[in-house]
Amino acid sequence: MALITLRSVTKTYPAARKGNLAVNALEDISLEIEPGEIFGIIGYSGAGKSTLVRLINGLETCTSGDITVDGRSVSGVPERKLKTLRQDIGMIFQQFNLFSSKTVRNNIAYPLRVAGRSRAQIAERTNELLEFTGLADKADSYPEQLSGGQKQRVGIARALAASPKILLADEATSALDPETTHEVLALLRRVNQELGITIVVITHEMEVIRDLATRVAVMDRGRIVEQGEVFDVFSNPRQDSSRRFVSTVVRGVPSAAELQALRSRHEGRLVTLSFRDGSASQAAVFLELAAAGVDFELVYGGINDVAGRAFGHLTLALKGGDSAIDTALAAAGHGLKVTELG
Ligand SMILES: Nc1ncnc2c1ncn2[C@@H]1O[C@H](COP(=O)(O)OP(=O)(O)OP(=O)(O)O)[C@@H](O)[C@H]1O
Repeated sequence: MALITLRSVTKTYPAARKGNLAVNALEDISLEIEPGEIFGIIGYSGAGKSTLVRLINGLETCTSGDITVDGRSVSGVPERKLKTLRQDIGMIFQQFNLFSSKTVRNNIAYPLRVAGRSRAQIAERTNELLEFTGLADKADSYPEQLSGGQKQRVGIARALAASPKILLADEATSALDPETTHEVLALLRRVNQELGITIVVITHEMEVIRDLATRVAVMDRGRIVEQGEVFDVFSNPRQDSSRRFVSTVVRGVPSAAELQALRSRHEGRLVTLSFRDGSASQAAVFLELAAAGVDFELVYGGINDVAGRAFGHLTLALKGGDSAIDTALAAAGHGLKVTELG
């Protein structure tokens, strides 16, 4: 059974003033997040990601539809019943949201104090988490003495303190530089693999989805426009907004402007070969082209590794007789998509 289920969820914010329109922040959202997975939700600003998070942890109620977390309904549940739900969900944020007047140790201990744990229990769990997140030597430091990456590690330790089943990461690496992002993502992978915690990653950065998530939902203006395995969405995005996100990290078919630049530099036919899983088909193309006496040059594109699987888009400039080129491309065939660039 899915750990988090949303069925036909909508959220409408009433008009702020007379004459304004109501805002449909979420429309007909359905998704299932399985226990133990890392599920990514990607969308531009205003797509509805934060609203979705607030609905999942019960901070707001949906206008219609149904949300369950670990088999319990979240929608329309009284506040006192949400307490147990929230213990199952840890959260981390872009701006870390640490208590500046508390040490690292006391930030991590805070949820345990609120939950009324004994001093011994608090000390034991806090020490465990300081070790797990590599912060033991910073236990008595204050947040202002830490780097961004260290602050987010404190955020993660604090979110894990009450042993949640789910970690919601809301733009958790958006304020960090690429190197630090890498470290924090590595820690999140350990949280998932070693502690078995299900992670929901909300982000506008496709790199984060590529490096962390197993499945992804792409949101656009309050709707999920596409969802699936990360490899499938990266290697074959079906919607415009997914394509835009993928193009931020993958060199695919050249854009119109790029094509113009390529045309000015290269003679002959320009063709993009797209392939997934393995390199047999591209090797076959190169052999067929060489055998047909076609001169070819790789002018754009690359090979990507996502979720341990390869795919790529390689644009070639081909010089030779048209029929020789067509025959060679057709012969190489299997598992390969050929796009002729006009
Ligand atoms: N409390 C609110 N009252 C009215 N409208 C809201 C409220 N919260 C969000 N919205 C609107 O709902 C839509 C979705 O906002 P949301 O913050 O969920 O998007 P987001 O994808 O998280 O964007 P960002 O990354 O910028 O936070 C936006 O049009 C926003 O203006």
